[in-house]
Amino acid sequence: MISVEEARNIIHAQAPEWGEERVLLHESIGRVLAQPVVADRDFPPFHRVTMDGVAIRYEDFKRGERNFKVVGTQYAGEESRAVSNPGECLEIMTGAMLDASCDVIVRYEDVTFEDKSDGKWAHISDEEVFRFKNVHQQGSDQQTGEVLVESGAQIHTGIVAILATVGQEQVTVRRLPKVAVVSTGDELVEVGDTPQAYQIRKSNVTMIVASLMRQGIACQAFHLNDRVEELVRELPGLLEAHDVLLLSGGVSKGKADYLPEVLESLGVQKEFHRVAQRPGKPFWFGSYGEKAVFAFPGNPISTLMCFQVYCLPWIHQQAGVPNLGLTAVLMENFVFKPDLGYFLQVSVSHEGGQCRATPVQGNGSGDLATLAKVDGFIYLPAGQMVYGKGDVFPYYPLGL
Ligand SMILES: Nc1nc2c(c(=O)[nH]1)N[C@H]1C(S)=C(S)[C@@H](COP(=O)(O)OP(=O)(O)OC[C@H]3O[C@@H](n4cnc5c(N)ncnc54)[C@H](O)[C@@H]3O)O[C@H]1N2
Ligand code: MOO
Ligand SMILES: [Mg+2]
Repeated sequence: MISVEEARNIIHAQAPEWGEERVLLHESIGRVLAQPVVADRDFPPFHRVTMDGVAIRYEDFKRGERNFKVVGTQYAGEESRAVSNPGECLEIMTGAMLDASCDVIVRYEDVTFEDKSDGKWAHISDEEVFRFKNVHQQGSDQQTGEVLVESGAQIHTGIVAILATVGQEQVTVRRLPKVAVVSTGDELVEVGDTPQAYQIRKSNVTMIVASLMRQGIACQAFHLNDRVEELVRELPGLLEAHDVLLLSGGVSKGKADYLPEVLESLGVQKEFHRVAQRPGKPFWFGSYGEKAVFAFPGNPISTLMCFQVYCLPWIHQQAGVPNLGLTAVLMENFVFKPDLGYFLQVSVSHEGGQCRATPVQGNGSGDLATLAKVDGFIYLPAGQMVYGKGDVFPYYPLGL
């Protein structure tokens, strides 16, 4: 049996090339850029007015001029208007393009207007005037051709704004895998069905599909009964059509636990079977060329833990998504005697800049009702019996 760390290393050594794809900008958050984002224009693209007020020439102000004749008004979205003579000004709005004939904006707060027989005049009371005051100068942030976002960055809300500004309605991102999520077991019925006394509804595949869909990972649920012929008949097609196969159930020691044998007979290379951990000891993992096969132990908490702890971080790493490396502080002493890595179900609170984890007592890996109180798992490594209050452990939140 291998350790948790060895299992993780073996999984992460599987490094398929999933390529790239184009996605709509609106659907790009969380995806990883497979292209740099380049400025198609200067940022800002023109001398952008930053305060509503009047546009004057610094030269006039320096000469001692404080009264300016208003020769027009310019709004954002209009072509720039010039002042032609010394001592003239324009009323101008935030976001407007400043003409080369002006170089200072005086805020309305620092201007008083007077209507005279020869027109409207502006008196300026701002004494701290300098060239390009209240002007966001063209190209002062970035210039045309500069790389604004490097390839490999994960797209967040702010990067969407940058992509929109440079006119990318679609964006090239790292492709995510196409995943088949397969429940196995004769006792399972659909979520919408009424089970017989000896049946249960399919919770495992449902939670996995929901989690993958939330992350924009294309997936489809399938079901196979505990029959060798059915497994042998259906699995090759599923392997061909997908990048990753996630199976739940059928990997332990029971008389209907055929998966390890069948997968090997189909040419899937067993990378490991059984990990020194609780829950999820019977976890099986294999490879088929570039494809990965995760066969999770069927108990709901085991499937959930193995999916969250091993599978999702691996998909993220392959897709270039940074690993958050979260940790949590254990809030009470916890005793676990077997020499196994333990994934402890916890509830967490965030206080004083810390993520604080309190153990949640459940009835083992079949007790999924307890998940209502659980926020995630913390990983207590093998090789000790008492895990101390105040110690910090890796934390795997649910729901990502
Ligand atoms: N003699 C031994 N028996 C068992 C061992 C062992 O080491 N020796 N390991 C136990 C552990 S630990 C686990 S975990 C389970 C793993 O079982 P399998 O992977 O073979 O899964 P199944 O036998 O098919 O089912 C187990 C359990 O999980 C329920 N299940 C399965 N799929 C789903 C699903 N999609 N949704 C909801 N629930 C599901 C299934 O009904 C069973 O109750 O083996 C122990 N036995
Ligand atoms: O190891 Mo099993 O996965 O506890 O139920
Ligand atoms: Mg079994």
